[in-house]
Amino acid sequence: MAAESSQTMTTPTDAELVQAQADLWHHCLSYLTPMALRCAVQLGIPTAIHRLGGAASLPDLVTALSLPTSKVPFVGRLLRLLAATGILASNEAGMYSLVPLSYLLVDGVRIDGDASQTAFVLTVTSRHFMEAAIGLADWFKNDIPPPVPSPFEDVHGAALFEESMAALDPECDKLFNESLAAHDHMGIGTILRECHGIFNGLQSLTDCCGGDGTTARAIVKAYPHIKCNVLDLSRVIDKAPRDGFVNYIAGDMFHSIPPAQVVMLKV
Ligand SMILES: C[S@@+](CC[C@H](N)C(=O)[O-])C[C@H]1O[C@@H](n2cnc3c(N)ncnc32)[C@H](O)[C@@H]1O
Repeated sequence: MAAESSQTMTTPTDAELVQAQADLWHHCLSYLTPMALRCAVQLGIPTAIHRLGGAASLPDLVTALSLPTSKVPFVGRLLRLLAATGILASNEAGMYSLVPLSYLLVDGVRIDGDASQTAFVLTVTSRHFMEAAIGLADWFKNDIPPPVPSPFEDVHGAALFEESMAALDPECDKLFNESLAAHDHMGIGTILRECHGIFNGLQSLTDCCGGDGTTARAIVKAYPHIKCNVLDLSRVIDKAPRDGFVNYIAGDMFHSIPPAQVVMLKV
């Protein structure tokens, strides 16, 4: 049987082998793209380009970022990788400029609230996330009785956005929460501008897992007649700003969801 199945395997051609090796390299080394993005955020490259008027040369950036001149060639390679992967744009004159993606990484720029997504980049490329990913094979092999911990919990003994994470590493917990807020606060402005028809005729809405209520408050500000509930876990609701726009309810959606004409689940 084994012999039969091995006969059905065709040996790759030379062209396929060359392509396979290129593809393998691509897959193995593609982690360098998020690492370069993380490096760009940590160095403040998008913010520096923005402050230099939206476009900058390699020497401009090295000066603006106060990097040692010995690193100029390496900064050049970093910028070329960022441009090749669409994180920056570049032209033949050697100028690097922002694209919408890198605009989201400029400090202090606000679009509909919290635009900067730097916390998100630093979170998902953090040591904690990387270690969870590297431990994936061990996680699959470990036969742990339910409830099965996530790979993150398995490696760190702490869960994202829970007190265990704050106890393990308060600084990272703060960053992870900033990242969640940055993610949550983006998008509703666009939805209200581009898809306003979906709210027509609506009288009541429950934003299920509504976080700190930013999304629901934006809806109520645009449509003041809509009665809005925001359901989230008590540890989130307890910290939510109270301004009278929406009705906050602490609870677990798997137990009950406050009734309304429409239930929204935005992740
Ligand atoms: C990615 S955030 C989305 C927040 C919000 N919907 C938004 O887009 O702005 C996910 C939210 O789900 C909440 N959550 C997770 N499990 C929940 C549950 N069982 N019941 C209610 N909320 C929950 C979390 O506390 C968190 O605030």
